[in-house]
Amino acid sequence: MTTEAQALPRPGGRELPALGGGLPLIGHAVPFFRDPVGFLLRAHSRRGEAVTFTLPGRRVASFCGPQANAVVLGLDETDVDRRVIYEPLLTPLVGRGVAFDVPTDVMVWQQSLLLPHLRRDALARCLPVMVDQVERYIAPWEGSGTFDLVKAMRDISARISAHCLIGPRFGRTTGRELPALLSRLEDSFYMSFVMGPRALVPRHRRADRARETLTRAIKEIAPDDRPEGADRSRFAELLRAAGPCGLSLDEDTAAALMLSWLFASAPVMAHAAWTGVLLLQHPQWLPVLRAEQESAFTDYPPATLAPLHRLERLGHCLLEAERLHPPVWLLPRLAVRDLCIRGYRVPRGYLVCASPGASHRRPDVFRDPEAFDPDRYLPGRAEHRAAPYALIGFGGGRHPCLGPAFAQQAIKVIWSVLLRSFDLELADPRVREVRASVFHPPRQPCTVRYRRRKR
Ligand code: HEM
Repeated sequence: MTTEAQALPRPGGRELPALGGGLPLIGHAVPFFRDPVGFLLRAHSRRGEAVTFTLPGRRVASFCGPQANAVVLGLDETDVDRRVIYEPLLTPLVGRGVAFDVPTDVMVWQQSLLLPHLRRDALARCLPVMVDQVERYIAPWEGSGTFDLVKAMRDISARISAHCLIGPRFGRTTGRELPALLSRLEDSFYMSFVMGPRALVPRHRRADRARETLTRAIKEIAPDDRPEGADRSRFAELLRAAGPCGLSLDEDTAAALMLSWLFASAPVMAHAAWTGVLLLQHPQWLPVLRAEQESAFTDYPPATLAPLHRLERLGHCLLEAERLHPPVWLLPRLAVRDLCIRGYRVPRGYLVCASPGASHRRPDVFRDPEAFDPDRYLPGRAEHRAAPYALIGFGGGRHPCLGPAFAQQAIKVIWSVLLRSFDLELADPRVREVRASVFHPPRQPCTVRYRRRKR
């Protein structure tokens, strides 16, 4: 895939097909923010793989489909800037001195400090912790009853991230309030995306308080919070780490970095929730998944990652949830020079976007794209592999997500434990998504009836 060759150094190419119908000043803001993925789908089905439209203060060049995704996600810093997009959204949430608030080499170094916690050996150590967190969460549930699926996924995924990324004491201490605090950060992120970070809205003030609470908790707890078997706490490791040109982290920056890890893992909630909704909307899959578990788990709880990797059909259901409901549904960058992408001229200053949400529903890539069909990932069909960059729920190219293995392991554990423990049924199978939100989770109430299974 010659992505650089396609983003030509000397721009040329055709005019981007324009979407008509925008209003003065606000352009297409109303239909875009009302239903962004639906808007992009309609725009691309009318105009093809490239289309331009207007949002307040910005022209957008939107691209859709595997070939276009490959080019957009392959663009480098001489072509596009991600910092101007993400920095104003993220810094107010996690604090200064981390992520897009520092030069690229420092950001890369800071990201390298997360990597040891996402490696296979670390994930294997996390496995019993993840199982334990789900088991503890469901322990008080009676023989039968109801629960809200979105709340449960928010609670469980936040606890898993807290325990596995920061430490057990932090997980135990903040477990109850963490989901609400993270959701305040998400709300503010979304509001910044729509109205800008400087808008005087209560959601930003609530997020400021949430950030202060979380940072204080990290600084109070994390320094002594030693994961089992470790010599030191992760916080202590961060303070000892040596970066480029003798850089190191002080306590405030180390706390901000840890908070950025927690926020990065926040989309696990929406992915886990949609996986559950889709499974319960298609209950014919439940016996298949339970049978797969029976043969994969010779021991329970599993002692190694191997049985989890044998849960291939559950893995296909996760891929289908990623395809139909990618929590990160837009990947925006700002063109810093005139570009030519897939033969289209993209002027400097345009927002260049790849859209997992729209790309994943292309009928030329995924057969019957609106249908939940985990069989599409079976060897022989493997629609997601027919072209690279067909499935981009975790991004790709120059800046892929660092956490797919962590996220998929957590979600496999959550749904393995729930399916093993309960018969489950959606109270109302018609579940819609929350579009006025950052990760588009299922709308609440999302009530599930449960009955404990006999083991
Ligand atoms: C279902 C869960 C997740 C989804 C859907 C997701 C999705 C994504 C996507 C699409 C990107 C690329 C953004 C872009 O290109 O502009 C990204 C970046 C990133 N993700 Fe995730 N993510 C998830 C979980 C996690 C977890 C658990 C972690 C780590 C604890 C993580 C860490 C990161 C980091 C550090 C980046 C930035 C990479 C870079 O800029 O080089 N993510 N994620």
